[in-house]
Amino acid sequence: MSVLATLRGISKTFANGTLAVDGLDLDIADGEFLTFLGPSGCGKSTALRMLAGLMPPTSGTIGWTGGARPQVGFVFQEPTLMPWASVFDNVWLPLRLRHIPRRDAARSIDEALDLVGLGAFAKVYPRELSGGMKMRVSIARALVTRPPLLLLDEPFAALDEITRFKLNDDLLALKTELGTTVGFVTHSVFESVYLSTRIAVFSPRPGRIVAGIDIPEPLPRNEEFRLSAVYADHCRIVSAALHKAMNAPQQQTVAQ
Ligand SMILES: Nc1ncnc2c1ncn2[C@@H]1O[C@H](COP(=O)(O)OP(=O)(O)OP(=O)(O)O)[C@@H](O)[C@H]1O
Repeated sequence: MSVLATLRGISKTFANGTLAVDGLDLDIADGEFLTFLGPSGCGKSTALRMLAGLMPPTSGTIGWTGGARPQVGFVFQEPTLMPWASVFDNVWLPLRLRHIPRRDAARSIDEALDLVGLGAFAKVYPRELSGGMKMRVSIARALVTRPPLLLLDEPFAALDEITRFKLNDDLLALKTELGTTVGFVTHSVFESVYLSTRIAVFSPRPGRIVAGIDIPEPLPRNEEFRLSAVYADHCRIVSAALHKAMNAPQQQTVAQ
């Protein structure tokens, strides 16, 4: 696989002195499903946001094959839909921001809604949707420009388990169909193993990558995989790496 992005020495110190991420070195391969796994507050979201270009690193470099950052679709933990706009118009937003008229955008919007199984809900308003459906709209909005890189920041954390499992499957199906490279943030070992081709395990803040674990099982995956001994084995290995990271000596977390 070719390399899509090269992160070298990426650190982030916030204005209040909090050192959130410290010296990330990472190569992201084209087409992989890479998950940042770590305890709450360890800097996973900060790392993802820097990757997306939503905030600059304090130091370090992010290099992109091809020279510039490709188009990125970003999915937040909350669906962040506009309540006054229909599902269709919510998904239109990234195209509208590029001055693409509604009529010209219609085909892309319909396709994105079909991809997430909401083709029949274009005219509905967010208040009429379940939490899982709102998240699907949010994913459709991120995909409507067909970005080669899709980044999701704990998108399913607020959903019930059945809905989360369904969305896990749908995300893997989408990823496989579109060939998108995916960056995903979670603190669930089980979710990370189910979804990922590779897991970057973070230490507690300041976030550093302390282990990179490949999950070389083919995508997409299914319930059979979730119940398999192979899945359980991977979960044990990842869980042990996370525990080791948690018990490592803490760094100084606030710059003096
Ligand atoms: N804008 C900010 N200003 C100051 N500190 C911040 C800011 N954003 C995040 N932090 C701090 O940086 C640290 C890392 O936050 P981040 O959200 O990246 O962690 P996380 O691993 O994604 O956590 P969670 O899983 O709880 O979302 C936390 O201590 C957080 O309080």
